[in-house]
Amino acid sequence: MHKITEILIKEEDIKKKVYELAKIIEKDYNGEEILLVGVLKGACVFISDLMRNINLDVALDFMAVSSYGMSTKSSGVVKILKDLDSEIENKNVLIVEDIIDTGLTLKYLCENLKSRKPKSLKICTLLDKPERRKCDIKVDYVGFSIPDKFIAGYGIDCAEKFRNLPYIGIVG
Ligand SMILES: O=P(O)(O)OC[C@H]1O[C@H](OP(=O)(O)OP(=O)(O)O)[C@H](O)[C@@H]1O
Ligand SMILES: Nc1nc2[nH]cnc2c(=O)[nH]1
Repeated sequence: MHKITEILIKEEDIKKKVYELAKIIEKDYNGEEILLVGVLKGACVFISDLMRNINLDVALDFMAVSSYGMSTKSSGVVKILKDLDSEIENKNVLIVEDIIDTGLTLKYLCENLKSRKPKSLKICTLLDKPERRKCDIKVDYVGFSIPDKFIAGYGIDCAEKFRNLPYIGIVG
């Protein structure tokens, strides 16, 4: 049975960081409208908190993807399970992720969304595991860089458990 063995990032530190990220985003977009694209399911908690701290016109959409192939997570083959509801041509699209690991999911998503001709396309992630990167992607906003430990909480699951935890913990 998996358990949280240690708290990696406390609730209050997440709250502070989400507010800081929102203010940087607000400044960068300088009055322009943003379409936030959350990557389900892990980003659901982060995007809800982030959007409520961004004082700009914000629209919301979601995508769900799954990686599949020989070794599920590392093949780089991504299948769209749920596509966007809206057109993104000429919009400022900000992809909101919970965690970037190999980067393969985002590499695929970025290429896919770029082909739809948005006005701009940026990436915001709460967590980044740079040690695990398998491809080169430019991440515009990062909350926390974390070590290569398996974590869960704040929307992120371990076999669908722990998404409801208000902090991020290490799974043992
Ligand atoms: O950088 P990568 O190695 O591609 O991995 C990152 C992806 O993995 C996680 O999703 P997961 O497949 O666990 O789905 P979930 O968010 O629905 O739990 C996370 O939310 C990212 O989308
Ligand atoms: N739940 C979970 N999913 C991940 N995907 C990539 N890294 C992680 C992690 O540490 N925890």
